[in-house]
Amino acid sequence: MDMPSPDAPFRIGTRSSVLAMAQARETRERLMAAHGLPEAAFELIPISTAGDRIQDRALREVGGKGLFTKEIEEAILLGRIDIAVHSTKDMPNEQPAGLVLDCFLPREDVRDGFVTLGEEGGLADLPEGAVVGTSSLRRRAQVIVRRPDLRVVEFRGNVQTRLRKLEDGVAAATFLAMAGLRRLGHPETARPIDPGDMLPAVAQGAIGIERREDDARARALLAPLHDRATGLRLAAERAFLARLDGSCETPIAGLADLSGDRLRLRGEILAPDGTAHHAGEEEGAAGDGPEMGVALAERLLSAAGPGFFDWRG
Ligand SMILES: NCc1[nH]cc(CCC(=O)O)c1CC(=O)O
Repeated sequence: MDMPSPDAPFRIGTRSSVLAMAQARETRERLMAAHGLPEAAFELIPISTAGDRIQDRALREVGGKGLFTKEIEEAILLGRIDIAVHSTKDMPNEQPAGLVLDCFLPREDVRDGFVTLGEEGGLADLPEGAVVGTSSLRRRAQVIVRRPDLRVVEFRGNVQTRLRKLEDGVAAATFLAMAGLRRLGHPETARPIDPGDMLPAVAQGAIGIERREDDARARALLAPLHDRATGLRLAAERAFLARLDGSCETPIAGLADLSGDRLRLRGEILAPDGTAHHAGEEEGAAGDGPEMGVALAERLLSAAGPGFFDWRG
């Protein structure tokens, strides 16, 4: 194999946000360690996506998940970058022809975090009628299920922007993924929420690396980075999401845990206005994640009945 070198570095594509860059640096460090190569053998290539440029509207109004990936996937297909580092939870369920997403780094904290400038430890402590900010349909619906009296407002932007909105009194509390805060070095910003209280998004906390299917060198370089346990958990979660045809319009939560060779998959689907929700779980062998994901999705779909997803745009 042609090893990357400072003269011909292996090109790692990433979004340019602070969190995305941190994830790309983590990937580079793992590649350096796995192959005994210097930092200069890898080049980080930030790519601005439509999703990064559109700051003024709710993302789902302009096109959903693919907005953060289209330019990056084009760059891989054109050979301008060798691999792309992603937050797997922001990825569409299927990759474009010619690309594969099959390398997952060891998963970070999967939990959501509760963020407030006050003393409240969680949702239950907020006063009647308080305002909560979030741009996530899932978190919005989960909040209303638990606290129908709260008002939820749209909250976009990076961590700093969201904290400023709390300071400005736009909302009393918000949520951030613990994984992002840990990777940025600020886990104390939020109080972790038990997944039993608020089930996270499918693939939350998991960095996924995409490459060209026929790129044998990228496949070989990435092979030692893949975390088997994370892969098994995501196989269950992503099969669950795929069977539900999860789009950005559908509030869906899902989390698989691996204990020895047993996999436990929990899932939840919600009405966007929090007026209905259905949750369940499946248990099985570690390798049966895809079947478990489909089985759980079908069970929740039949519990919800026809029409549950009819608000989908
Ligand atoms: N949708 C935005 C997004 N995509 C990935 C993360 C955090 C890192 C992760 O969950 O892997 C976040 C921020 C958040 O949800 O608070």
